[in-house]
Amino acid sequence: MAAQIIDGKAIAADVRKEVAADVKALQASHGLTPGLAVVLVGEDPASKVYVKNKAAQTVEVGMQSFEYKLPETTSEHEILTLVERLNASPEVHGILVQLPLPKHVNAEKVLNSIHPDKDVDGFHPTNVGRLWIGERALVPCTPTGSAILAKRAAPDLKGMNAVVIGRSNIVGKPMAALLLRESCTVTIAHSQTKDLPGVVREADLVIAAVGRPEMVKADWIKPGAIVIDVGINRVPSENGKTKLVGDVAYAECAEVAGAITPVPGGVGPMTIACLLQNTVVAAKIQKGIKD
Ligand SMILES: Nc1nc2c(c(=O)[nH]1)N[C@@H](CN(C=O)c1ccc(C(=O)N[C@@H](CCC(=O)O)C(=O)O)cc1)CN2
Repeated sequence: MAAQIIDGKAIAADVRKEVAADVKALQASHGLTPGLAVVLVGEDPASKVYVKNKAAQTVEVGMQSFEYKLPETTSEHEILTLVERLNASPEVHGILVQLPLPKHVNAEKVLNSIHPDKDVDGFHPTNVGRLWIGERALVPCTPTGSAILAKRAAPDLKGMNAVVIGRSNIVGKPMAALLLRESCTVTIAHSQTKDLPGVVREADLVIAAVGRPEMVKADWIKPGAIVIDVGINRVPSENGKTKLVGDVAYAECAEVAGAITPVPGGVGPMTIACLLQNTVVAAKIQKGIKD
Protein backbone atom coordinates (compact mmCIF):
# COMPACT_ATOMS: atom_id res chain seq x y z
CA MET A 1 0.00 0.00 0.00
CA ALA A 2 1.29 3.48 -0.83
CA ALA A 3 2.36 5.64 2.10
CA GLN A 4 0.51 8.61 3.55
CA ILE A 5 2.25 11.73 2.21
CA ILE A 6 2.99 14.14 5.05
CA ASP A 7 2.36 17.60 3.60
CA GLY A 8 5.00 19.89 5.12
CA LYS A 9 3.75 22.92 3.22
CA ALA A 10 0.24 22.65 4.66
CA ILE A 11 1.46 21.83 8.17
CA ALA A 12 3.91 24.78 8.06
CA ALA A 13 0.98 27.02 7.13
CA ASP A 14 -0.88 25.71 10.23
CA VAL A 15 2.15 26.49 12.42
CA ARG A 16 2.38 30.03 10.97
CA LYS A 17 -1.32 30.57 11.75
CA GLU A 18 -0.68 29.54 15.37
CA VAL A 19 2.33 31.89 15.53
CA ALA A 20 0.26 34.78 14.15
CA ALA A 21 -2.35 34.13 16.86
CA ASP A 22 0.40 34.01 19.55
CA VAL A 23 1.80 37.33 18.29
CA LYS A 24 -1.65 38.96 18.49
CA ALA A 25 -2.11 37.60 22.02
CA LEU A 26 1.31 38.92 23.11
CA GLN A 27 0.54 42.34 21.68
CA ALA A 28 -2.78 42.43 23.51
CA SER A 29 -1.52 41.11 26.85
CA HIS A 30 1.97 42.68 27.06
CA GLY A 31 2.16 45.28 24.26
CA LEU A 32 4.98 43.14 22.89
CA THR A 33 5.78 42.61 19.19
CA PRO A 34 8.52 39.98 18.73
CA GLY A 35 11.33 40.99 16.39
CA LEU A 36 13.63 38.74 14.35
CA ALA A 37 17.00 39.85 12.96
CA VAL A 38 18.51 37.77 10.14
CA VAL A 39 22.11 38.27 9.08
CA LEU A 40 23.23 37.17 5.62
CA VAL A 41 26.88 37.38 4.66
CA GLY A 42 27.75 36.87 0.98
CA GLU A 43 25.90 35.93 -2.16
CA ASP A 44 25.00 32.25 -1.82
CA PRO A 45 21.90 32.02 -4.06
CA ALA A 46 20.00 29.49 -1.92
CA SER A 47 20.74 31.46 1.27
CA LYS A 48 19.42 34.63 -0.37
CA VAL A 49 16.11 32.89 -1.12
CA TYR A 50 15.82 31.45 2.41
CA VAL A 51 16.55 34.85 4.00
CA LYS A 52 14.03 36.59 1.75
CA ASN A 53 11.40 34.00 2.70
CA LYS A 54 12.23 34.35 6.40
CA ALA A 55 11.77 38.12 6.29
CA ALA A 56 8.50 37.88 4.32
CA GLN A 57 7.01 35.25 6.64
CA THR A 58 8.14 37.16 9.74
CA VAL A 59 6.13 40.19 8.59
CA GLU A 60 3.21 37.97 7.52
CA VAL A 61 2.74 36.64 11.08
CA GLY A 62 2.82 40.19 12.48
CA MET A 63 6.38 40.33 13.83
CA GLN A 64 9.11 42.87 13.15
CA SER A 65 11.79 41.84 10.66
CA PHE A 66 15.34 43.23 10.61
CA GLU A 67 17.51 42.16 7.67
CA TYR A 68 21.27 42.63 7.48
CA LYS A 69 22.81 41.79 4.10
CA LEU A 70 26.58 42.05 4.30
CA PRO A 71 29.17 41.63 1.54
CA GLU A 72 31.20 38.40 1.23
CA THR A 73 34.30 40.35 2.35
CA THR A 74 32.83 41.31 5.74
CA SER A 75 35.33 40.48 8.48
CA GLU A 76 34.59 38.21 11.41
CA HIS A 77 35.11 41.19 13.70
CA GLU A 78 32.43 43.20 11.86
CA ILE A 79 29.94 40.33 12.16
CA LEU A 80 30.71 39.93 15.88
CA THR A 81 30.20 43.68 16.37
CA LEU A 82 26.80 43.49 14.65
CA VAL A 83 25.75 40.51 16.78
CA GLU A 84 26.80 42.41 19.91
CA ARG A 85 24.58 45.32 18.81
CA LEU A 86 21.64 42.99 18.15
CA ASN A 87 22.18 41.26 21.51
CA ALA A 88 21.70 44.65 23.16
CA SER A 89 18.71 45.80 21.06
CA PRO A 90 15.37 45.68 22.95
CA GLU A 91 13.45 45.42 19.65
CA VAL A 92 15.28 42.27 18.58
CA HIS A 93 14.17 39.08 20.35
CA GLY A 94 15.65 36.57 17.90
CA ILE A 95 18.95 36.60 16.02
CA LEU A 96 19.78 34.23 13.17
CA VAL A 97 23.03 34.20 11.23
CA GLN A 98 22.38 32.39 7.96
CA LEU A 99 24.69 29.43 7.24
CA PRO A 100 26.95 28.78 5.49
CA LEU A 101 29.18 31.71 6.36
CA PRO A 102 32.15 32.59 4.11
CA LYS A 103 35.25 30.45 4.73
CA HIS A 104 37.28 33.25 6.37
CA VAL A 105 34.72 33.49 9.19
CA ASN A 106 34.75 31.17 12.21
CA ALA A 107 31.07 30.16 12.22
CA GLU A 108 31.23 28.57 15.67
CA LYS A 109 32.62 31.76 17.19
CA VAL A 110 29.89 33.85 15.56
CA LEU A 111 27.06 31.50 16.58
CA ASN A 112 28.36 31.30 20.14
CA SER A 113 28.40 35.11 20.36
CA ILE A 114 24.58 35.23 20.04
CA HIS A 115 22.93 35.62 23.46
CA PRO A 116 21.41 32.19 24.33
CA ASP A 117 17.98 33.76 24.95
CA LYS A 118 18.02 35.32 21.44
CA ASP A 119 19.48 32.21 19.77
CA VAL A 120 16.41 31.25 17.70
CA ASP A 121 18.49 28.65 15.82
CA GLY A 122 19.08 26.83 19.11
CA PHE A 123 22.74 26.25 18.23
CA HIS A 124 24.32 27.90 21.30
CA PRO A 125 25.89 25.41 23.77
CA THR A 126 23.61 26.77 26.50
CA ASN A 127 20.52 25.82 24.50
CA VAL A 128 22.05 22.47 23.53
CA GLY A 129 22.54 21.73 27.25
CA ARG A 130 19.07 22.99 28.18
CA LEU A 131 17.51 20.72 25.54
CA TRP A 132 19.35 17.62 26.71
CA ILE A 133 18.51 18.15 30.39
CA GLY A 134 14.87 18.97 29.60
CA GLU A 135 14.90 22.67 30.55
CA ARG A 136 13.00 25.32 28.59
CA ALA A 137 15.24 25.84 25.57
CA LEU A 138 15.35 27.30 22.10
CA VAL A 139 15.47 24.13 19.98
CA PRO A 140 16.90 23.93 16.42
CA CYS A 141 14.18 24.54 13.84
CA THR A 142 14.69 21.63 11.42
CA PRO A 143 14.50 18.91 14.12
CA THR A 144 11.52 20.64 15.74
CA GLY A 145 9.75 20.71 12.36
CA SER A 146 10.65 17.08 11.71
CA ALA A 147 9.19 16.02 15.06
CA ILE A 148 5.96 17.91 14.32
CA LEU A 149 5.69 16.10 10.97
CA ALA A 150 6.33 12.70 12.56
CA LYS A 151 3.62 13.41 15.16
CA ARG A 152 1.13 14.26 12.42
CA ALA A 153 1.59 10.68 11.17
CA ALA A 154 1.56 9.14 14.66
CA PRO A 155 0.53 11.52 17.47
CA ASP A 156 2.10 9.28 20.12
CA LEU A 157 5.69 8.29 19.31
CA LYS A 158 6.17 6.63 22.73
CA GLY A 159 8.13 3.36 22.61
CA MET A 160 8.93 3.59 18.91
CA ASN A 161 12.34 2.55 17.65
CA ALA A 162 13.65 5.73 16.03
CA VAL A 163 16.78 5.74 13.89
CA VAL A 164 18.33 9.12 13.11
CA ILE A 165 20.78 8.87 10.21
CA GLY A 166 23.30 11.68 10.65
CA ARG A 167 25.03 13.10 13.74
CA SER A 168 25.34 16.81 12.97
CA ASN A 169 25.00 19.36 15.75
CA ILE A 170 22.31 21.14 13.72
CA VAL A 171 20.00 18.21 12.96
CA GLY A 172 21.06 14.70 14.04
CA LYS A 173 21.94 15.31 17.69
CA PRO A 174 19.05 17.68 18.58
CA MET A 175 16.68 15.37 16.68
CA ALA A 176 17.79 12.49 18.92
CA ALA A 177 17.22 14.64 22.02
CA LEU A 178 13.70 15.55 20.87
CA LEU A 179 12.77 11.95 20.11
CA LEU A 180 14.11 10.86 23.48
CA ARG A 181 11.81 13.49 25.01
CA GLU A 182 8.96 11.76 23.14
CA SER A 183 10.02 8.48 24.82
CA CYS A 184 11.31 6.86 21.64
CA THR A 185 14.18 4.38 21.79
CA VAL A 186 16.72 6.33 19.78
CA THR A 187 19.67 5.17 17.69
CA ILE A 188 21.96 7.71 16.02
CA ALA A 189 23.46 6.08 12.93
CA HIS A 190 26.25 7.61 10.85
CA SER A 191 28.90 6.95 8.21
CA GLN A 192 30.77 4.49 10.46
CA THR A 193 27.66 2.51 11.50
CA LYS A 194 28.02 -1.19 10.68
CA ASP A 195 25.22 -2.61 8.51
CA LEU A 196 23.36 0.70 8.20
CA PRO A 197 20.53 -0.81 6.10
CA GLY A 198 20.04 -3.48 8.80
CA VAL A 199 19.93 -0.84 11.57
CA VAL A 200 17.42 1.30 9.64
CA ARG A 201 15.27 -1.76 8.95
CA GLU A 202 14.59 -2.03 12.71
CA ALA A 203 13.13 1.48 12.80
CA ASP A 204 9.47 2.42 13.26
CA LEU A 205 10.58 6.01 12.62
CA VAL A 206 13.43 6.95 10.29
CA ILE A 207 14.92 10.45 10.18
CA ALA A 208 17.31 10.79 7.25
CA ALA A 209 19.72 13.71 7.66
CA VAL A 210 22.95 12.70 5.96
CA GLY A 211 23.11 15.04 2.96
CA ARG A 212 23.53 12.20 0.45
CA PRO A 213 21.03 12.20 -2.41
CA GLU A 214 18.57 9.28 -2.30
CA MET A 215 20.82 7.13 -0.12
CA VAL A 216 18.01 5.42 1.81
CA LYS A 217 16.47 2.68 -0.32
CA ALA A 218 13.14 0.85 -0.13
CA ASP A 219 14.69 -2.36 1.19
CA TRP A 220 16.05 -0.41 4.22
CA ILE A 221 12.52 0.50 5.32
CA LYS A 222 10.39 -1.61 7.65
CA PRO A 223 6.89 -1.89 6.15
CA GLY A 224 4.64 0.76 7.67
CA ALA A 225 7.49 2.87 9.11
CA ILE A 226 7.33 6.68 9.25
CA VAL A 227 10.05 8.24 7.08
CA ILE A 228 11.07 11.87 7.59
CA ASP A 229 13.49 13.14 4.94
CA VAL A 230 15.59 16.11 6.06
CA GLY A 231 17.87 16.08 2.99
CA ILE A 232 17.77 18.90 0.44
CA ASN A 233 20.16 17.98 -2.38
CA ARG A 234 20.30 19.70 -5.74
CA VAL A 235 21.16 17.14 -8.46
CA PRO A 236 21.23 17.17 -12.28
CA SER A 237 17.86 16.27 -13.81
CA GLU A 238 16.96 14.53 -17.07
CA ASN A 239 16.17 17.81 -18.88
CA GLY A 240 19.68 19.18 -18.35
CA LYS A 241 18.53 21.38 -15.46
CA THR A 242 18.70 20.56 -11.74
CA LYS A 243 16.14 19.24 -9.28
CA LEU A 244 15.84 18.85 -5.53
CA VAL A 245 15.91 15.39 -3.99
CA GLY A 246 16.09 14.24 -0.40
CA ASP A 247 18.29 11.66 1.33
CA VAL A 248 15.55 9.08 0.71
CA ALA A 249 14.76 7.40 -2.62
CA TYR A 250 11.24 8.76 -2.38
CA ALA A 251 9.24 6.84 -5.02
CA GLU A 252 10.44 3.39 -3.99
CA CYS A 253 10.34 4.09 -0.21
CA ALA A 254 6.76 5.44 -0.51
CA GLU A 255 5.75 1.93 -1.63
CA VAL A 256 6.92 0.45 1.69
CA ALA A 257 6.58 3.20 4.32
CA GLY A 258 3.41 3.96 6.27
CA ALA A 259 3.98 7.71 5.98
CA ILE A 260 6.67 9.75 4.28
CA THR A 261 7.69 13.39 3.71
CA PRO A 262 8.38 14.61 0.16
CA VAL A 263 11.27 16.83 -0.96
CA PRO A 264 10.50 19.60 -1.71
CA GLY A 265 7.43 20.29 0.39
CA GLY A 266 8.30 18.28 3.50
CA VAL A 267 10.71 19.33 6.24
CA GLY A 268 12.02 22.44 4.38
CA PRO A 269 8.95 24.68 4.87
CA MET A 270 8.76 23.60 8.54
CA THR A 271 12.23 25.05 9.21
CA ILE A 272 11.07 28.63 8.68
CA ALA A 273 7.72 28.10 10.43
CA CYS A 274 9.56 26.78 13.51
CA LEU A 275 11.96 29.73 13.37
CA LEU A 276 8.97 32.06 13.71
CA GLN A 277 7.68 29.94 16.59
CA ASN A 278 11.10 30.16 18.28
CA THR A 279 11.08 33.95 17.95
CA VAL A 280 7.85 34.07 19.97
CA VAL A 281 9.36 31.70 22.55
CA ALA A 282 12.51 33.88 22.70
CA ALA A 283 10.44 37.04 23.23
CA LYS A 284 8.53 35.32 26.04
CA ILE A 285 11.75 34.08 27.70
CA GLN A 286 13.22 37.61 27.59
CA LYS A 287 10.09 39.13 29.13
CA GLY A 288 9.78 36.39 31.75
CA ILE A 289 6.44 35.23 30.32
CA LYS A 290 5.59 31.60 31.13
CA ASP A 291 4.25 29.34 28.35
N1 LIG B 1 21.25 29.69 10.49
C1 LIG B 1 20.73 28.71 9.75
N2 LIG B 1 21.22 28.48 8.52
C2 LIG B 1 20.68 27.47 7.80
C3 LIG B 1 19.59 26.70 8.27
C4 LIG B 1 19.11 26.97 9.57
O1 LIG B 1 18.17 26.31 10.11
N3 LIG B 1 19.70 27.98 10.27
N4 LIG B 1 18.98 25.75 7.46
C5 LIG B 1 19.33 25.66 6.06
C6 LIG B 1 18.56 26.54 5.14
N5 LIG B 1 17.19 26.85 5.50
C7 LIG B 1 16.96 27.78 6.42
O2 LIG B 1 17.78 28.61 6.73
C8 LIG B 1 16.10 26.33 4.74
C9 LIG B 1 16.28 25.30 3.83
C10 LIG B 1 15.21 24.85 3.04
C11 LIG B 1 13.97 25.44 3.15
C12 LIG B 1 12.84 25.06 2.26
O3 LIG B 1 11.72 25.52 2.42
N6 LIG B 1 13.09 24.23 1.26
C13 LIG B 1 12.09 23.92 0.24
C14 LIG B 1 12.77 23.90 -1.11
C15 LIG B 1 13.32 25.25 -1.46
C16 LIG B 1 14.06 25.26 -2.80
O4 LIG B 1 13.41 25.12 -3.81
O5 LIG B 1 15.30 25.42 -2.76
C17 LIG B 1 11.50 22.54 0.49
O6 LIG B 1 12.22 21.67 1.03
O7 LIG B 1 10.35 22.37 0.16
C18 LIG B 1 13.79 26.46 4.05
C19 LIG B 1 14.84 26.89 4.84
C20 LIG B 1 20.80 26.02 5.85
N7 LIG B 1 21.17 27.19 6.55
